[in-house]
Amino acid sequence: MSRTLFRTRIKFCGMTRAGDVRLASELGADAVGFVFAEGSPRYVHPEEARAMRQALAPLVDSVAVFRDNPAAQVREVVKQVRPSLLQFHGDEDDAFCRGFGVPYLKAVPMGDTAIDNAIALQVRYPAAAAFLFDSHGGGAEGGSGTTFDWSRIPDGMNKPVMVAGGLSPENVFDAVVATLPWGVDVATGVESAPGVKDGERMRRFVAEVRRADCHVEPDLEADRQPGTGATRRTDHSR
Ligand SMILES: O=C(O)c1ccccc1N[C@@H]1O[C@H](COP(=O)(O)O)[C@@H](O)[C@H]1O
Repeated sequence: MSRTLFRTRIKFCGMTRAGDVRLASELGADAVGFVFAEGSPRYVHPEEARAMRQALAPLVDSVAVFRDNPAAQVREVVKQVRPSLLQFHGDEDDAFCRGFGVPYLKAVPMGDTAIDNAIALQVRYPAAAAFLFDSHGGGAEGGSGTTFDWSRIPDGMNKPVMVAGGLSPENVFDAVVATLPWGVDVATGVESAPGVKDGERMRRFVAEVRRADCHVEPDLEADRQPGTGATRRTDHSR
């Protein structure tokens, strides 16, 4: 089976302008993210996100990003914005994350020295729709624009794996080829200032992901599992 049949999903995060939301959709992004984490330079009010959501093209997901927000705030966002996915970047547990009736992504802090192994993560977050490995933790915030050592992503994940943290048009090709993720997520690397997306960098980011999707490395080809959407990082046999 040709690797070109696999498409790495792309999420552009930290939208603050409706025009950027529309452009992301037109460039072929699979999802855009609205950040509700207190203190983020990309923070938006639920009302602003609700308005921006109108700019989303059909078949593009909206993701609401939180970091240890109170449940009442998450509920308010779910009610106002109607996101297709929630993304949790803090110490939220599975019961909290799944308590809003919306599928969720759990961000895993790769800035921490003690990273859970695949089994421990999946036992801790059994309801997670996917795991997003990011460079936060160890004193670093989400949306920091810094990378981590991609080889530290644990093997044996049976849920889709997303990679984030310091991705950019300059390094996303290498990230995709190295990790074969379900998806990639970027904020800083496609911006001219926090929350202000740069259209040309978004376009180049998408082009680099597509270039990586078409890149064939013979020793990795066999790791793709037709029919499951699974990759080397996603072991559905467990
Ligand atoms: O973008 C933010 O400001 C943010 C704040 C709090 C939690 C998560 C945040 N964004 C997420 O951070 C990663 C990596 O971002 P970057 O590309 O390194 O800037 C990504 O998953 C965003 O969704």
